[in-house]
Amino acid sequence: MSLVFESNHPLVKQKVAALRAADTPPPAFRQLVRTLALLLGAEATVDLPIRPTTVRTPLGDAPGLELDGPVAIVPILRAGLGMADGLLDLIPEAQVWHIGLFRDEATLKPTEYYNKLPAHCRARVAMVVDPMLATGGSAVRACEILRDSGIRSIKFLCLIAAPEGIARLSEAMPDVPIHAGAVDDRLTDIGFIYPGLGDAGDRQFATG
Ligand SMILES: O=P(O)(O)OC[C@H]1O[C@H](OP(=O)(O)OP(=O)(O)O)[C@H](O)[C@@H]1O
Ligand SMILES: O=c1cc[nH]c(=O)[nH]1
Ligand SMILES: [Mg+2]
Repeated sequence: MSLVFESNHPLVKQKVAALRAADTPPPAFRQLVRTLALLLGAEATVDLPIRPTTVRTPLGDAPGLELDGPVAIVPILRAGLGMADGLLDLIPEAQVWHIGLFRDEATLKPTEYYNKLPAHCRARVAMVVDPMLATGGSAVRACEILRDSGIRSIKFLCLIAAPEGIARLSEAMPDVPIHAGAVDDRLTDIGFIYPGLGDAGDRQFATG
């Protein structure tokens, strides 16, 4: 069974195209990242654990649903921060667990520099967010950190994925679904996604 879900939502496709454009400035880029994360988040949470509840309306009781247990949003710093904002719009009660990883430009391997997971991790589902799934090294490392902390249910959300990253994450974490806004052609010889959008962190935070 394939656990790779490339969105077919027309608004996702339209916004990914705008995100790619080299002349999209950081303020517009950040807004697109946030809205795309919300749209992908809605698609990725159709199986979120819920339980029945009753709410009191001004007229009487109505049946409803509530989340069955905590949800964690796990942004991979720093580019994942903008996606975390969009997911928080969708699930304001979620916890946010930050993991800092940067990719060494020469080796393309992830280096961990920050970890703000709670002392006792308790989440029914943890949603790892990072705009770019390139070699997959950062995504795999983030999922390993969560697994080592006892988290069983993990989802990975990205805006653009390379086939190489999908293959690596699927092999290392076969039970982690991958939700992507687009799946691109390949990696370049310096590890960038082609055609991609460039450096997602620099484009969000105007550091390019
Ligand atoms: O799949 P990979 O080959 O690991 O590459 C993807 C990683 O690279 C980028 O982060 P970067 O290292 O540029 O850090 P930044 O978010 O601080 O810019 C991106 O946001 C991912 O975290
Ligand atoms: O294309 C890429 C690959 C990794 N990280 C990015 O920000 N962009
Ligand atoms: Mg970067």
